[in-house]
Amino acid sequence: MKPVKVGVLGLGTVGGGTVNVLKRNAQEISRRAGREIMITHASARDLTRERICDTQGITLSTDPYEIINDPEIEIVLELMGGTDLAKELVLQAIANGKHIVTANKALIALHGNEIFAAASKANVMVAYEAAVAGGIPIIKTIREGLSGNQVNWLAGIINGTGNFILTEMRDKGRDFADVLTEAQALGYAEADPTFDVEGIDAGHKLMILASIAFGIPLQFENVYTEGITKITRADVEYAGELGYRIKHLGIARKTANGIELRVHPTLIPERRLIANVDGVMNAILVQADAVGPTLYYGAGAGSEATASAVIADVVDVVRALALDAQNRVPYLGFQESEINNLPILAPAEIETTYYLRLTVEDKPGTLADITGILAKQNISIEALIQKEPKQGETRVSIIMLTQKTIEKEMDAAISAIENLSSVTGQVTRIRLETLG
Ligand SMILES: NC(=O)C1=CN([C@@H]2O[C@H](COP(=O)(O)OP(=O)(O)OC[C@H]3O[C@@H](n4cnc5c(N)ncnc54)[C@H](O)[C@@H]3O)[C@@H](O)[C@H]2O)C=CC1
Ligand SMILES: N[C@@H](CC=O)C(=O)O
Ligand code: NA
Repeated sequence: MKPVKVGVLGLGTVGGGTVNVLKRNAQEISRRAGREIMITHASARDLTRERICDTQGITLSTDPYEIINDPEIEIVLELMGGTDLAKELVLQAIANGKHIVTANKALIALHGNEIFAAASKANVMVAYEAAVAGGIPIIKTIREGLSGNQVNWLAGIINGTGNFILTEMRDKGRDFADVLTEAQALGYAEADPTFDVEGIDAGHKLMILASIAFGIPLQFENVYTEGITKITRADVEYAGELGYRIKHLGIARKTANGIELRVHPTLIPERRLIANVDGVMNAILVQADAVGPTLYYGAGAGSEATASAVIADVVDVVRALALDAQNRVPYLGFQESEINNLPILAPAEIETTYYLRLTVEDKPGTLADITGILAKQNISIEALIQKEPKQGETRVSIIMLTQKTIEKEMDAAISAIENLSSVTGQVTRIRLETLG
């Protein structure tokens, strides 16, 4: 059989890694796919830039349209990032009858519904394993490996950059900005790193996971996102004293009232395996009715780890070329006619427990005022630590863990507490999940 010709859009961290791994493992990969896979063309913005891969034998261009309009190319790898040009190119490539493999979670989370519809119409495949948790085969696992289950909830560390920052801050006491710079140099971070540290990237990935877990349309606008920029070393230490780790989690849960979709820093008991997932590693805990809890762990970012997922998708596409569209795995794991728009819970209705940290004047009555406000909102305290004032200071930190409460009750309590004259600055609030 003649080789499958592949064109690559974007030759950076992921594109370069894909070229390297495809070259190194060419024989093994074609033995698995049943055909030789050849990258014949690649496009990048600046052809003079030094590359991490050897581009010998690949025709390079600054014009991505040369690739998507080339009649010889069967599969296009979109490894550029961004949502405007990437969307335009992907839709045009689909219209030209090309199959797509992408690592672009923003593209799928924001425009996946439209892209999948266009691909169905054109009878081509769109694969996106690398878009969620890098090298971990989580899309394949949920869409195929868990297809006999009802997924109840999933919770994941799904941003490598954020987890790397939190780990280095905790273990080595390093500064946030300094670790972020290192994550960028290592190729982990997004082109705009605020996507990593403000929870947007994790939100994109969570949306994709929730869609394939519950059979709901992609709707990123309904994901609650909060980043890690407000986490201080003090919070990390106090959480440790209480037996918890702070992790940036994406959580999707089916409740009687709707689906929770939320990304935020979360206290997790340190005995949980997922609490011990450190550095750039990602992990996703999936609770499903038949199999129970399963945990998937691996590199969430990085050149070759992500290339591993890109190439697995290419192999899947090559294998499936022999099948008709009806016999392929559906884009979101559920048959297209079975995607249901279930209600998504508003953040104010979410029920969880909380870690609170406040700075207060060390004077009689302050604690009573605070606990009185919490009681008024039906919030019970599970644990409380009051730190001794440092020498020469009159202010102290109070750290509390609450029992389960509805977010809007907590919002009201926090505003009332912040209005007390004895309380300084804002109350730090971090949600807590036992994940049991
Ligand atoms: N770096 C990582 O560890 C991971 C990245 N991803 C995703 O993979 C995609 C690529 O990421 P990286 O390789 O890290 O980015 P990168 O910045 O290292 O490489 C991007 C490449 O695309 C080209 N490019 C970007 N915009 C272009 C434009 N407008 N016109 C022509 N060429 C353009 C650049 O010249 C460069 O060659 C993104 O969607 C990212 O979210 C997914 C999983 C892991
Ligand atoms: N910037 C992302 C890259 C992988 O998706 C991350 O840090 O996880
Ligand atoms: Na993956």
